[in-house]
Amino acid sequence: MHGALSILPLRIRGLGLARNGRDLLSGVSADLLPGAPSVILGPNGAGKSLFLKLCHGLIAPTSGTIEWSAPAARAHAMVLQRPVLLRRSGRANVVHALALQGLSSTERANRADEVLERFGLTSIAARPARVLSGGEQQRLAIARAFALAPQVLFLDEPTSALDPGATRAVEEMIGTIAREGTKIVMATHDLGQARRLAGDVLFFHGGRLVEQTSASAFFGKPQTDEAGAFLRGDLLW
Ligand SMILES: Nc1ncnc2c1ncn2[C@@H]1O[C@H](COP(=O)(O)OP(=O)(O)OP(=O)(O)O)[C@@H](O)[C@H]1O
Repeated sequence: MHGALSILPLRIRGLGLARNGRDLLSGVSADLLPGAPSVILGPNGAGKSLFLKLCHGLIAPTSGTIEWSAPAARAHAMVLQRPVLLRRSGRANVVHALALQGLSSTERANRADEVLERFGLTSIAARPARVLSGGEQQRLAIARAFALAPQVLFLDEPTSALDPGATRAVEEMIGTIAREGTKIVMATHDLGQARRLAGDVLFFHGGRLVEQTSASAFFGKPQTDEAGAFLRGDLLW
């Protein structure tokens, strides 16, 4: 699917972000490798969203480095926790994103239709995106990002506001995208979801990366007291 050089691994070293004299993230070093989804876990305020935004380049770090293995412009995409959809139809949202990538109008139309059909979104394609349900909006936003054929897709709590049925639909979509070779890096509060999807886990607490390990090791035998407390529901902040 991806003819270009692989942009992975992503090497993150000593990453820090300070605002108003406060360290929001500090000393984060990690490698993101190809393979099953990397899931970012941690309590509220741990720095999960900031980490994703730094990796995607939406904000610049105060310290440290983020190095892709190959030129990565346009090779990674991100869906925000509350996706921003344009005031036009679902299909037009996808077509617009493809236009920004320079595809011809025929290519845009074909790719948009293919992706919408692929994810069972044809029935909502003609409806105004902004009046779709939360679950439909989230699926549309993920489809729009996927249409750009990213090598890496960052997702920030994609199911945080969704009911169980919509959550399942989004998870199925994520599973399909991952199996097709796009690396998913996602934050979630849903531990069941993390167990279902994660290849490895990055556990954040207080702006620090406390553990990065395989999902089976993390859920089977967390290495730190903080991760253990988090999994028991005892770590609030
Ligand atoms: N632009 C900003 N300026 C100052 N502080 C910020 C800014 N953005 C985030 N923060 C703070 O940084 C910390 C980490 O925020 P972040 O959104 O990454 O947490 P999170 O782990 O995603 O939390 P949640 O699970 O609640 O979404 C929080 O204390 C937040 O208030």
